[in-house]
Amino acid sequence: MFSRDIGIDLGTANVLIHVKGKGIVLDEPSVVAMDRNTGKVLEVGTAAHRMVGRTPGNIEAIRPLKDGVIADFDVTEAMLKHFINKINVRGFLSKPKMLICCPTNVTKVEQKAIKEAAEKSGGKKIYLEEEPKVAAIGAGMEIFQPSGNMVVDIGGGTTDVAVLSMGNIVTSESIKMAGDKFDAEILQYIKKEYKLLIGERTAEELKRNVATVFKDSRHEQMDIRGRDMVNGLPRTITVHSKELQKALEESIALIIQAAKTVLEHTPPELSADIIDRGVIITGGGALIHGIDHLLAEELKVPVFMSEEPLNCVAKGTGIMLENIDKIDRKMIG
Ligand SMILES: Nc1ncnc2c1ncn2[C@@H]1O[C@H](COP(=O)(O)OP(=O)(O)OP(=O)(O)O)[C@@H](O)[C@H]1O
Repeated sequence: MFSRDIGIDLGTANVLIHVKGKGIVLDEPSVVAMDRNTGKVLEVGTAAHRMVGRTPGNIEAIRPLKDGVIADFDVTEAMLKHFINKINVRGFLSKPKMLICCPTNVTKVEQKAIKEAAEKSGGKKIYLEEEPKVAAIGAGMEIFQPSGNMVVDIGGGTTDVAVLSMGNIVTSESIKMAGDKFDAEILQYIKKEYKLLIGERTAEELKRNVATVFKDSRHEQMDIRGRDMVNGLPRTITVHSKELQKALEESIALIIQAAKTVLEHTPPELSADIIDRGVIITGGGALIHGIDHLLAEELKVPVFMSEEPLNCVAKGTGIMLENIDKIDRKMIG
């Protein structure tokens, strides 16, 4: 019977669901709003994200996946179930196969629990897969050939760097430095430099609209508002690209170092392929201005931005599911 298989990118920042034949049907932030007193889930996803930094004392908007690991498993499970139910899996003609991409550092116990949660939500057979591999496939790389492909996947919580050949990871590194840490660095910078407290959302806006990581390549400015740390009153300041480039320098250096380490551990034949084919960057964090130029300069290989960095993993799950019977895979699940 015709079945719509489902791919899920269970990310630190966003959850995306890809349904066979339909494409990406759900794309919502990984946020859950809970009542502190009763522990009851009030809102999930987009509705909960609107509440971040704006909740009264008894309500808490939390990110159950943080820094690339599952910080609160019960809430992650509730969120996963909520999203799967939202796309009405039970209304499908037959139970779908599900391929879930979760953070690189989840434990065996958590993997088992994720599979169980997906099964309870209507999945027939559940597969778990490593994020950089699926991101590479979603970015259009032919990773099943006997040649070297390198991907740098900068998400919200983690950056995964991997060299793949013949369908598997040859060398890789995973560091807890990615898009969300850039926000934290910006927030700290504003605090230190201007004695002004700003919210997470304002920091993210600055990252998207003003920041760059490549020297002298962007010249934007933005007025932002926050609370003065000295007198407690609201205050407006103007922030420029140049200062944010400085503020992000140390964080970006860690990503570059991870990429260099992976290249150093790559067998020479595969290194030669990477010089020819270049490195592909994926993930929402890769949208930070100038990262492609900086990586190309530091790694001395061509660097290409994937077409839709935020959607690569979800798109990759779709491609993998189509070939799941053919692929000789060493899947976690
Ligand atoms: N235009 C943009 N410029 C800079 N950063 C952006 C932009 N758009 C999204 N981001 C950042 O991308 C990050 C989220 O990326 P993504 O959805 O790929 O992460 P994730 O898959 O949920 O995380 P992980 O892979 O760590 O589990 C966030 O930190 C977000 O601020």
